[in-house]
Formats: sequence, structure tokens, C-alpha cells
Amino acid sequence: MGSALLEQWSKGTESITVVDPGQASVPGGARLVSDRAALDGERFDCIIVAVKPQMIDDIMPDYVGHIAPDGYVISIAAGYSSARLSATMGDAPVIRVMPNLPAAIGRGVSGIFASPAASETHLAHAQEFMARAGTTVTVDTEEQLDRVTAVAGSGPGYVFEIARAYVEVAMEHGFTEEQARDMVFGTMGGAIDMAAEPGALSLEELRNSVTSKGGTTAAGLNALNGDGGLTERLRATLQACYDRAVELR
Ligand SMILES: NC(=O)C1=CN([C@@H]2O[C@H](COP(=O)(O)OP(=O)(O)OC[C@H]3O[C@@H](n4cnc5c(N)ncnc54)[C@H](O)[C@@H]3O)[C@@H](O)[C@H]2O)C=CC1
Ligand SMILES: O=C(O)[C@@H]1CCC=N1
Repeated sequence: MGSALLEQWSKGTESITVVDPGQASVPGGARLVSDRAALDGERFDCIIVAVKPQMIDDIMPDYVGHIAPDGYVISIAAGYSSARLSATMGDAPVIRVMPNLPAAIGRGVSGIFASPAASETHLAHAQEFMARAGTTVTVDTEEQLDRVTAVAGSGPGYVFEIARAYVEVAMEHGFTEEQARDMVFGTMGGAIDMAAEPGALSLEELRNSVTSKGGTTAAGLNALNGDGGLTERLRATLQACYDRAVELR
């Protein structure tokens, strides 16, 4: 996720240093070091936490001395709370961000939550920084940020899985994978873009406009969600994701 964001962050004027022992190169002209020791006492206006939440306790305390006076911390880690991160990082101000993967093409959705110690300046920087990667939604509570994770942060995973299953089943109707992908991506992308047009009809109206009484779409929709099973499945999906975020706090 950090690499996807780096592509977009690099469009700004900041000098960016990445510490990552697992990368041979990073995009966007950022400086890469494989070991924090190479920083040699340098301080940074913003330190971005983009490691797995389960690694933060081990890794991040070593970075306390690298935060500039008036600097702050951005965390993209799921779940791990701002209070816990601040305590881990010498009481630094923390802004939590929950991006999603289409940030890689500048079409991400990022939730932003500023903990009380973060200043207006920190928040304004984080908002501008994340806007380079797509849409931003600033939320008032950390609870809401964990719900952004359930809807948007993990959302591309749901979408990719739905599209994958749709392609698989389309191929069972005798199409090549290329044909199936073209049809599924075109249908999903075209329908979503149409629904997102300014002044578009509601989703119910759009659905109904495809659906002739006694026709083919009605038959398909009845199988898809006639019993509310799809809605229930999505409810369980978001709840399971949110519950996991809570466990990671
Ligand atoms: N993958 C996604 O779509 C999203 C991920 N996130 C968050 O982003 C964070 C990273 O997740 P992913 O990118 O999926 O994982 P990842 O495994 O792809 O990336 C983690 C990176 O941390 C590096 N790393 C490991 N040890 C390190 C150390 N000691 N110092 C510095 N870097 C180290 C790894 O080499 C790797 O490049 C997580 O906290 C996750 O919750 C948030 C939103 C979306
Ligand atoms: O699966 C995860 O934990 C991360 C956080 C949101 C998306 N991927």
C-alpha cells in the first residue's frame, strides 16, 4: 500500500525517504534506505507508518528520535489506535489514514482521522497529501475510521473477488477469459460510472430501468438477491472487517 501511495505522494514537493528492508527500489524518485541506522539522527516533519499493525510495537519506538519539533505521525495501519501509536512514539501527534488500493492509479478513497494532539496544520497537510491519491473523507471519530476500513479500505478486495467470481461464471457460459473479463469489467465499470454521473437516478431507479417486468433481468435479480441473501452477505462482510479492525486496536 505504501508503494501505491508513494506514486501519488511524489507528485508534491516534499523530500521523501523510505525505510524498507524488503524493497530493492521505490517509485517516484524517493530516497530508499534499507536500515533505519542509515538515517543517522535525521529528523522528519512527518513520519508515515506503513508496516503491518502487528509490527508497529517492535519497529516504531526506534523512530521517536526522528520526529522533528512540531512534526507528526501519519499511520495507514488498520485498527491500531492513535492513542496506542502516540504512546508508542513518544506522545507524538498522530493522524490516522485509511487509504485503499486504487490510490495506485490516483483513484483511491482515504478516510482521515486527526487525534486531539494533531494541529490544524498537521490535518491540512495530511488532507492535501492524501488528496493526491484520490478522494478523501475526514471523519470525526476513530470509531468511524475503523468503519471506513470496513467499507473502503478493504473494499477493493471485495470488488476484486466479486469481479473474479463474475468472470469465472461468465466463462462457464462458453466465453474465453478475455471475452469474459471484457464483458464483466465493461459492465461493472460502465454501470458504476453511470450511477456516479452528476444527477444520476438512484440505484433503485437505475436497477429498475434495466428490469423489464417478467424479463431476463428480473429472473437474474431474483436469483441474486430475491431473498436478501446478497445484502445479508455484504452486511456480514463489513461487520467481520470492522470486528477485525477493533481487534487490532
Ligand atoms: N493493502 C491494502 O490495501 C491496505 C493496507 N493498509 C495498511 O498498510 C499497511 C501495510 O500493508 P500492506 O502494504 O498490505 O503490507 P505489505 O506487506 O505489502 O507492506 C509492508 C511493507 O513493510 C515493509 N517492512 C517490513 N519490515 C519493515 C521494517 N522493519 N521497517 C520498515 N519496513 C518494513 C515490508 O518490506 C513491506 O514493504 C498495514 O498496516 C495495512 O493495515 C491500509 C489500507 C489498505
Ligand atoms: O487487510 C488489511 O488488513 C489491510 C487493511 C485494509 C486493507 N488491507
